[in-house]
Amino acid sequence: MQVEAHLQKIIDQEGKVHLTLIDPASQTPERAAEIALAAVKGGTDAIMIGGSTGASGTLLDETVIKIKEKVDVPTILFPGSSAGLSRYADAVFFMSLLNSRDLGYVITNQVLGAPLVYQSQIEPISMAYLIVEPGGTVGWVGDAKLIPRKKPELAAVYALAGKYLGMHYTYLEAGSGADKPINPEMIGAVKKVLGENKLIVGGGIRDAEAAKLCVSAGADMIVTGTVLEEARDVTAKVADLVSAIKR
Ligand SMILES: CC(C)=CCC/C(C)=C/CC/C(C)=C/CC/C(C)=C/COP(=O)(O)OP(=O)(O)O
Ligand SMILES: O=P(O)(O)OC[C@@H](O)CO
Ligand SMILES: [Mg+2]
Repeated sequence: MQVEAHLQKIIDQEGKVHLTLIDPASQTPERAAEIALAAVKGGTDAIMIGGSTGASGTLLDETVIKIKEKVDVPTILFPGSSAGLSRYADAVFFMSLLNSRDLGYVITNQVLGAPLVYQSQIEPISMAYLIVEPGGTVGWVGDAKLIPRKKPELAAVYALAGKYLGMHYTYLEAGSGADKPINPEMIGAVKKVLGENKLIVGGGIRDAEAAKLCVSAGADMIVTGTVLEEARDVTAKVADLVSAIKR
């Protein structure tokens, strides 16, 4: 419970959490560690490590190791498959893509990955992963039956089912690089049924205004990946996002 408890403490004390997503396939492990350090200086709370393609093996392990050498915040795996696990990370979003048509993303990758989590010190954080239009690469790879943007009630019933199945977190995903983030109506409808369970929102969040809209609507945590990969000054960009969401 260490990482999950740590994030809960931040929510209790500061209201909201900012997560930085680093894709091991996008840069060298050394550069990934520099980005992570810059993000921590800007006030990010944890580093998520994963990608829908190519985030596995030595590249993944090296990326986790280098990041851990540079920063003290938790490292949380965000695996695209059982190959997205690394024994060097602190925790893993142990997620099921509830709206996938492919059983592989609902349960089989989790079964194949479970022994490594059992044998290592990685903390599993149970999570319902829901992909909403447009869904991006992850929607395609995960064979998701995309939740329409204008159907918040569909997202809410998926989230409720995830909660009743015992999942602690729900992640509403618009897809990496989405043209718009998840809308406030959907975030509000999902948070309403989740109650104290945690809601993560990601995909297409590019600026402080968008981040603020998401948390005001009910997101407990926001994830940014693409804007930080593209930022010239990662520390300043993260600081801007963080100041918009924390109380
Ligand atoms: C819990 C275990 C062992 C596996 C879970 C397996 C599941 C459910 C995967 C869901 C589908 C999937 C492909 C998820 C990938 C998550 C992810 C890292 C997405 C975003 O990464 P980016 O790197 O920003 O996106 P691109 O790769 O599209 O650039
Ligand atoms: O790259 P962005 O658009 O920030 O999306 C982050 C995350 O939700 C992708 O899984
Ligand atoms: Mg990527």
